[in-house]
Amino acid sequence: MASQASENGDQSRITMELMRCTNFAAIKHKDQRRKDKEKTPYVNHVIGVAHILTAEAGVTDISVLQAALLHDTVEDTDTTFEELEQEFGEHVTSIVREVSDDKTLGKADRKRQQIEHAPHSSYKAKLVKLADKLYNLRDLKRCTPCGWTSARVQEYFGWAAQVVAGLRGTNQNMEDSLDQLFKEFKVASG
Ligand SMILES: Nc1nc2c(ncn2[C@@H]2O[C@H](COP(=O)(O)OP(=O)(O)O)[C@@H](OP(=O)(O)OP(=O)(O)O)[C@H]2O)c(=O)[nH]1
Repeated sequence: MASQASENGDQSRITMELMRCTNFAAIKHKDQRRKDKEKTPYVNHVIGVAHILTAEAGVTDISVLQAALLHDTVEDTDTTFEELEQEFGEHVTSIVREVSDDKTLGKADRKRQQIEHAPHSSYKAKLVKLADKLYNLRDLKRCTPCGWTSARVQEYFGWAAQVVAGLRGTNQNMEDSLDQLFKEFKVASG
């Protein structure tokens, strides 16, 4: 009886935390759109990344799902790491920190850093990165962002394959899905 009550309490706490993160991300990304011609709300991306983790990767660790929901808030909005720490704690923030690009760097350096940092990331950060890449590559397959040439799409695939090479051995389902996409787009998957 007591253990059932505590299990129900844990479930409620997890549900509330996930909804708090989803709501925070929706507010922070409210003015941001994806680059597709329908201008899809950007928050679809972060919810989609969390959904890949639960539905395809079998992830139930709440800190990973929270980090997935929050993963672009600092990189793409006015959110600071200090704010995330206050709202969601040091652990979730540390995962978001690991998966955030340093926007003070130029694009080429940011892209190079992702390749270099991938193998040294924590297990939880690797899970979020794999889901992020899987979502973005599927989105590229679904439709080409406004202004992108097919060469740019191909270049993104080639770069993503190099990042994924440093994330391998983390989650077989996501890696298999990524390999399928690399095969379709004729990219060496490393
Ligand atoms: N496929 C796709 N991507 C879109 C779309 N709208 C926005 N993006 C974002 O664009 C980024 C990739 O575009 P790039 O030109 O390579 O990078 P940049 O935006 O940083 O300049 C990704 O963000 P990122 O955080 O830099 O992710 P990542 O490149 O580090 O994986 C992705 O989430 C869309 O409609 N389709």
